[in-house]
Amino acid sequence: MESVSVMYCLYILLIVLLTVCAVVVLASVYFKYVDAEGILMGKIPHLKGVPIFDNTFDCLLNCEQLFQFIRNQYKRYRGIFGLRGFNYRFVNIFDPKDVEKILSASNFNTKRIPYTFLQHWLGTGLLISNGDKWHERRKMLTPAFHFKILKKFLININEQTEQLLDLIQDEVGKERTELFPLIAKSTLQTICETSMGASMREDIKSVTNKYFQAIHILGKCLMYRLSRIWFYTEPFFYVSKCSRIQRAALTDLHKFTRQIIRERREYIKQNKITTLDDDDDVYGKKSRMAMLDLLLEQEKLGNIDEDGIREEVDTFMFEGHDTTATALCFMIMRISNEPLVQNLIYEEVQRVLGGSEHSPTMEQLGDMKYLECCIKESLRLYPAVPFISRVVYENVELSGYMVPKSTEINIHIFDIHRLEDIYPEPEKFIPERFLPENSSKRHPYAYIPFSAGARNCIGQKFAMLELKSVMAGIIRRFSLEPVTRPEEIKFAAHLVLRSVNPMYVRFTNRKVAVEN
Ligand code: HEM
Repeated sequence: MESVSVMYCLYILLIVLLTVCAVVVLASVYFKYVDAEGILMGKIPHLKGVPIFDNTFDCLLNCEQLFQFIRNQYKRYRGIFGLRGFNYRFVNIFDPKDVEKILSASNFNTKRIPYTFLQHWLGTGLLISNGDKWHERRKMLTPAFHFKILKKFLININEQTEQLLDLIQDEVGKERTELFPLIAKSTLQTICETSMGASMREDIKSVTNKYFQAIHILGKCLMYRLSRIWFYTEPFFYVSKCSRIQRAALTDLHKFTRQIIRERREYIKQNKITTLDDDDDVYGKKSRMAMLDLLLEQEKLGNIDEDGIREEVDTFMFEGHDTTATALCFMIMRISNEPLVQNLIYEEVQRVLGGSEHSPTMEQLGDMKYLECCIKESLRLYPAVPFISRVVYENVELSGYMVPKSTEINIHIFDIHRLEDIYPEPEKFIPERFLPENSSKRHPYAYIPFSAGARNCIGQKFAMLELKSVMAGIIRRFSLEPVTRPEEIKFAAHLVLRSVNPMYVRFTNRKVAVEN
């Protein structure tokens, strides 16, 4: 009797398995040979993959391999190539003309994969939201990055630079200093003290390490999920080990942002601040018209709720510190390997600041044109956001191929910035590429570290200010000596551009170096 029921179970199992296989095969055949979009996709140059599954298993790679995989495919196909698995379609583009077509059109500015995978963390904050919500939030938040506000923020940025310089001073005499931990703490503190108006008391500082760890985990989980299409479906992902790890990391991330919001609410309550006027000085030195204040004010007007504030704080805390930290680390590493460039920056900083010990003003930073070219060149070689994506909801012609609707278009900033016909000897660090006479005729979409079009980076002026203040401060006081070499860098696909191994430099005091 028992063996009959075992047989029966096995029989059912077999039928289920066969049905699943049949569905998989039929779905694959349908999406490739029957579906109009699938047929169009087949005409775009693509990696062959395996029957039925196409490229599903080609991307089962770790973060480093995944980064290299895209570079290899780009070398093979150049202008455009596709990847597919069942009804998921990805078209990778590298031609500035194609990029312009996508980024400049309002009907193509919707985001889907992989941004939706970040929703557990960032909700549908500005980075991820689409349609009316995105429009409203962008309109609401744009004033928080007005020139007048950035001018006020420069005081905090400069203060933070001074604190960073003191920390670097402690590193002088050491064989090498690992850059990321030092720099990321500083940029996180800057975004907290400016846009969030947070005072970074000890209780907040104490959770920052957990915050960094959690972001690292989130980056790995994102890439893990992106490379496994069966995890694109939420319930399948939910039961995975990766999702459990991600949920634990999210607890730390949200704890940190909730603390920032709570602190600001208390500050406003205790100081009985009722109106948040841009020109009002009631905030005192540490808290000028923060972005968070703007959100709290909008909450009173009923334009945003508690969850909405949390998702924007999460978005800006992440975007506002990890990108700038990444940009600074790669730039410091690279400049340490470019002694001539370093000297020219030093000379310019001395010339503009006239040898004074004061922090630079907005105007003085504006006068540091060579430093600006160096930052641009560094962002060319090391774009903190190496790729972005959009989904198209109508067919669009790119590089002579009809890309079907409902396809993700991946724009590889990293490779676009290395196009040889636009940037001869692309791996060389040549800041002069960005002098007006050398760049005015360049295709505007051939250089897009902050993306372009309506959904460009809202914080780009803030970022440039911070990069300039920090780099001018460091080069003014220290000599950078090479430890990590650019050719040793192995990149990894992550939330932002990462180096697989830590990057190091050696700091020495500039004055001492000159006297010797
Ligand atoms: C070197 C530093 C930075 C780089 C390279 C950078 C780059 C980018 C890029 C490429 C995008 C487009 C993303 C996409 O389309 O998926 C973007 C968007 C964004 N960035 Fe930045 N960013 C930097 C600094 C900042 C800072 C300092 C902030 C905030 C203070 C910020 C906030 C944002 C936000 C909120 C968005 C989404 C904008 C939208 O969709 O409307 N970024 N950034």
